Amino acid sequence: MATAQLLDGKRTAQIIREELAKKIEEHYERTMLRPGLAVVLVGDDPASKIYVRNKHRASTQVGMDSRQIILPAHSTTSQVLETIEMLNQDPSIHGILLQLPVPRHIDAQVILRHLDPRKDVDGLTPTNMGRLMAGQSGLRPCTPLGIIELLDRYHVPLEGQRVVVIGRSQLVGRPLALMFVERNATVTIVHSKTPNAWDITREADIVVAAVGHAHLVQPNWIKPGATVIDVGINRTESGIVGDVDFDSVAAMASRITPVPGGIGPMTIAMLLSNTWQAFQETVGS
Ligand SMILES: NC(=O)C1=CN([C@@H]2O[C@H](COP(=O)(O)OP(=O)(O)OC[C@H]3O[C@@H](n4cnc5c(N)ncnc54)[C@H](OP(=O)(O)O)[C@@H]3O)[C@@H](O)[C@H]2O)C=CC1
Ligand SMILES: Nc1nc(=O)c2c([nH]1)NC[C@@H]1CN(c3ccc(C(=O)N[C@@H](CCC(=O)O)C(=O)O)cc3)C=[N+]21
Repeated sequence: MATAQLLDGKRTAQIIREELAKKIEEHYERTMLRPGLAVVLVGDDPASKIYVRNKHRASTQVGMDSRQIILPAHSTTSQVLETIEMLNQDPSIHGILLQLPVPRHIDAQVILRHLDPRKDVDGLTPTNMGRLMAGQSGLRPCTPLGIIELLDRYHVPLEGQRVVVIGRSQLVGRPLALMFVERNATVTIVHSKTPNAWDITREADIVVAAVGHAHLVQPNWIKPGATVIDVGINRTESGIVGDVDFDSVAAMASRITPVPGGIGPMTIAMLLSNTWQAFQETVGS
């Protein structure tokens, strides 16, 4: 049976990182300035610790100054706010990322409201979400940006295409749907209250799964020849898998992203790219 083309996020992310490293080095030689990224983690969730470490390593590799700030799980919202205020004021920091989720007693929305939108490299402050909603330029959330960037680098057309996004989270599904609309796609969002979601996804030229359920998306969810983007990160006994039943869906699709090696590495590449953008907008090019 025919099998889909692999959209290689790991390799594409590597290319983007090399492009960024060159620009950062060239800028540094002229100005002696480097972009600075601060990643704030509250608590000691093991998966989050790994993500934060990966982000730290990736930013250092491209020549950024990277700072990891790990606050104890029992920190209060106002203690986290103090850290954010300090980073807002710090001229050597151009990007601030609050690793989500935060412990339940902390209000992430309050913290995001206080984050300087110019340093909001995750695109999650009300200001940047509002700009996206209004069709204005601004810092965009990393995972949706990584998805669009990967599709662009593989020359997958978006204009006039039918896109179905599975999931409506603030981090992925909602901003992604708006970004597809911005690119003139026709977009539908399905979620946990959608009956028979497969009847809807089956109409799509591009299906994006951002749910967090291993093997949710089966071949009967997919139109033959569709492009399938798998955002899910699910830990199973056989390692990390996405939301898409990869082998069976790859036989139906024309293009598909793997997990690992798909949208995860693209997300990190876009975090770096957003930090570079935020840096250029403050210090100039
Ligand atoms: N690769 C990467 O870089 C990233 C990966 N992720 C991964 O992507 C996945 C999604 O993340 P995130 O958006 O933050 O998750 P959330 O849990 O915030 O959102 C999940 C969404 O899926 C919907 N949903 C749940 N069950 C179904 C179902 N059976 N059919 C259709 N929709 C359903 C939920 O609906 P409802 O709103 O009704 O509850 C919700 O909108 C996770 O596995 C996460 O680990 C996340 C961020 C980055
Ligand atoms: N404020 C905020 N912004 C985020 O962007 C954010 C977040 N919080 N919270 C958690 C999710 C998850 N996320 C991932 C990033 C990279 C990989 C990644 O690189 N994954 C590798 C595998 C990594 C491994 O092996 O563990 C891959 O898919 O190839 C995965 C998941 C960003 N998130």
